[in-house]
Amino acid sequence: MERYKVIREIGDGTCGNVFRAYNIETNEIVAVKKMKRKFYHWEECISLREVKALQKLNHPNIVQLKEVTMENHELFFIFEHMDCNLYDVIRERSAPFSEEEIRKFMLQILQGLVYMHNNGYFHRDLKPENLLVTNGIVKIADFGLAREVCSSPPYTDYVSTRWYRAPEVLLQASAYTPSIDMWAIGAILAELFTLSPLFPGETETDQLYKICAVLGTPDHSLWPEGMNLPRSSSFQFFQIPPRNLWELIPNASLEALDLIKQLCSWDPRRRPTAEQALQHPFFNVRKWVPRPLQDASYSKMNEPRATPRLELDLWCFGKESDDLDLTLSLKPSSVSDV
Ligand SMILES: Nc1ncnc2c1ncn2[C@@H]1O[C@H](COP(=O)(O)OP(=O)(O)OP(=O)(O)O)[C@@H](O)[C@H]1O
Repeated sequence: MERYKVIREIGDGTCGNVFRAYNIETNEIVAVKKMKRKFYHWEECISLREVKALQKLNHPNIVQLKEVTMENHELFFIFEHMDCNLYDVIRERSAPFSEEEIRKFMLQILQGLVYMHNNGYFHRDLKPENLLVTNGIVKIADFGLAREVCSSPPYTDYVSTRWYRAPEVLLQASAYTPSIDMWAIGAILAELFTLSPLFPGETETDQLYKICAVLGTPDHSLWPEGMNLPRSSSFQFFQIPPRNLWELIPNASLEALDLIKQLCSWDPRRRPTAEQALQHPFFNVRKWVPRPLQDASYSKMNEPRATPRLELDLWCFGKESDDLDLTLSLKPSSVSDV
């Protein structure tokens, strides 16, 4: 570690303290994460094989792990340095992000996730603090490490940040899939619109309550397996009807609301994969360019509230060139417009 000189502390996480530092040989600025607990053997605390795999992961939207070193029973991860995290970016915003800005963030996060999931890893603790930002570039951080160093087997004990925790984790399912990351992505997408968390539970029970208060109480038709999860039997589901998402996130387009709804499905099998999410019409909305409209459609559009309600299957948009024109002409990018 004598190659690195610490500049200042930049993060204090559950597992480690993060420092901005520079490599005195190359002058490169890096982030050094010093794990809080002591380590006595590599094998005791971490699967070296997995760390090596992590070092191999190379994607523009995943923070690069450059080096792992152990010194005096202390474990250090050396990462590429990023300017700030998405939590800080959200907190410092006084005005909402535009949908275009949100789309750019989400595209990058999902591209990183596709790569990660295709390589057999899933994050399990996606949250704005773990999405690092430099000049509009977003990178997923802290991936995979938490499981190795924070918990001991069985890994189902692992506790991710409550607000972004999928219901199957809250209900103590015995195994998780990458769809827990997709739930978190849905919650983060909603938060990018409103600048406040969608499910800000104060306890685990309150977390489930907050989810029910938005999605409505799940039942067998919505999530058959969920009814049999260990905690479900002892857990009194709150009987609450679903809210209209557009009331909660009024500045989101229909496409965005549809994507959030799909990502935050009670049933993990109904959530789109990262790859499928990237195919969602939310990412296909072209820049809205006003264009001269033909007489008939023009006069119709000028009638008060005469615009067709776009309660169509959003997946159909873009398939036909006419659909696309309709989308562009009507600019269905804000529910309040419809
Ligand atoms: N590569 C980096 N560049 C700049 N800042 C970083 C970097 N990695 C981490 N940080 C900062 O340090 C904070 C904590 O880092 P990290 O999430 O890796 O620690 P942690 O102990 O795993 O935290 P937790 O488990 O509580 O999420 C991040 O939210 C971020 O602000």
